[in-house]
Amino acid sequence: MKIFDREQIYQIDKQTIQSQNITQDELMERVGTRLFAWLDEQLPSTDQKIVLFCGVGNNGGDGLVLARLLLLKGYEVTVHVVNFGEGRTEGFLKNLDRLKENKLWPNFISEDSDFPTLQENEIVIDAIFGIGLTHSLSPWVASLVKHINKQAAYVIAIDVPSGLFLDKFPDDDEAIIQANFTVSFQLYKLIFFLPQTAKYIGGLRLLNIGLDAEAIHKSMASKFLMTKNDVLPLYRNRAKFSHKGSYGHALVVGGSYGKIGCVSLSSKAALRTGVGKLTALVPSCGYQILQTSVPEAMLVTSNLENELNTENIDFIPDVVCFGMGAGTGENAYITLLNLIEDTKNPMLIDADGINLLAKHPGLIEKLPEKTILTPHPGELIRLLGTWTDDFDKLEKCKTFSKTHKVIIVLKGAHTIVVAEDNLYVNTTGNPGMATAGSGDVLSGVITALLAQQYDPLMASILGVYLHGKAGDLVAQQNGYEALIASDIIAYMGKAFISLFQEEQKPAKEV
Ligand SMILES: NC(=O)C1=CN([C@@H]2O[C@H](COP(=O)(O)OP(=O)(O)OC[C@H]3O[C@@H](n4cnc5c(N)ncnc54)[C@H](O)[C@@H]3O)[C@@H](O)[C@H]2O)[C@@H](O)CC1
Ligand SMILES: [K+]
Repeated sequence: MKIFDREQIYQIDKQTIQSQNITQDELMERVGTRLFAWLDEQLPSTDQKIVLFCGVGNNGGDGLVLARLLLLKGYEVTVHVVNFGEGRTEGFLKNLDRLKENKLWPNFISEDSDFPTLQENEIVIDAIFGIGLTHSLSPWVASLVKHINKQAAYVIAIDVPSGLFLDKFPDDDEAIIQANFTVSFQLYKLIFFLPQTAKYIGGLRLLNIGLDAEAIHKSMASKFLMTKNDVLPLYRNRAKFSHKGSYGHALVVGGSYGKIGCVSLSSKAALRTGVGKLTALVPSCGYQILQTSVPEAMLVTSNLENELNTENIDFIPDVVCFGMGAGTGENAYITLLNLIEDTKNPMLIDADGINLLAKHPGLIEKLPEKTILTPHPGELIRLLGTWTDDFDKLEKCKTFSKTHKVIIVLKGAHTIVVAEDNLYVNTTGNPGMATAGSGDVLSGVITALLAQQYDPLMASILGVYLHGKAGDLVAQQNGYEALIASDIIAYMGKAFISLFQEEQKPAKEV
């Protein structure tokens, strides 16, 4: 599913108006009507008090249509116009008149006005700014936003919480409406998924507003939300007359004294994701642990007790996964260097492997093209340096990906796969997966897909999706707290099967 930028959304709105031969006013009426239908359905009775804060642009216009329809249905409605500028849109003005025709006189708030106190039992609708916000809120509007945030009332933001930009994070992180719920229109926005901005969204609902399908189809995107429908076509069938040699031989390299379990987790995860053959390389101290914990794996040990080297490797693997628990000492470095020099196929580099790349940047130049890096935020900082906000972080990842021809799997609540200029935002996973070993499992999953000759980008996207889905299926059974990394491995099979199962549809669709 495509994620669009502001200009693209405006363009799609415009093309919808043209192709459906409607006016901007009619589109706004349609938007307001869908908003009303949705809200009306959520509320038990028309006794509910609803307080709307409407800006003077089209987001405010949407709010005014909603206010009128709520009023006509018998809700107790108060409207505050946040009079932040001169540029009142036609949509705002027309709907202001219609509201007045229905005998509702809004209260105009401007710089010197008192802000209204809100009651706990009121619902606040934030229609101050939508996607049109381009610069910081003026001081009094920022104060109003902070005032609303301090109140106990439940806040529903229209389209986006006011104060959030679509492409940068505001300087003042308190001058953003903290919504309990956001109702947006048909198209996902990147801010719904970034750690820094998503916390202002609350619950999320997208309403279908009948935008022109062809305009959406034709509009080029560089950001994608990866739902089940998007990843399903990536899956490749296993052939009836195949054998283990058909599904690749992966080499998982890592571990040190006290950190052998991570290699065991990656190896098991790879086996549960369909790799044909798997060999683990660990320091000698890991011999018994690996052989006992993963009998399906073959094992090569280094000839050092507690550290890695490649002395005993006597085969050419199809794919190498390096990093978990490997340490960042000289032996780990030489091991990684040797592996990179002996490998032509894309690799997967995780954890200490990424720390080693940061420590020895010369290694980065040697990486096979389309190698996959799976950093968590701390490792990413070591690799890229710091960033100013989540948008800057993504720009830095894109630049790194383009410069070094690698894929970055940016792990988080919504893991994002960065491939040159494109971003693929994952939709599965849950907070229960914030647990030791979860990342090792992901490395194993993606490695297994690489070994099965999935293209590295497809392996990353599908791997991230399946890993998150397995975690979701565990959480459905066991909750978040009890979830451990081994559970994710155990549910990989169910995650694959779920790709082919019908999704349960919500009872009602507005
Ligand atoms: N274009 C359309 O046909 C549709 C627009 N819709 C609504 O329209 C919204 C976008 O409307 P607008 O483009 O009018 O923008 P907004 O209503 O988000 O903002 C209003 C205007 O404020 C100005 N502005 C930006 N930053 C400011 C600041 N810090 N202080 C003061 N003024 C500032 C900008 O000129 C902006 O256009 C969407 O979020 C959505 O709610 C929907 O009705 C769907 C259809
Ligand atoms: K808003």
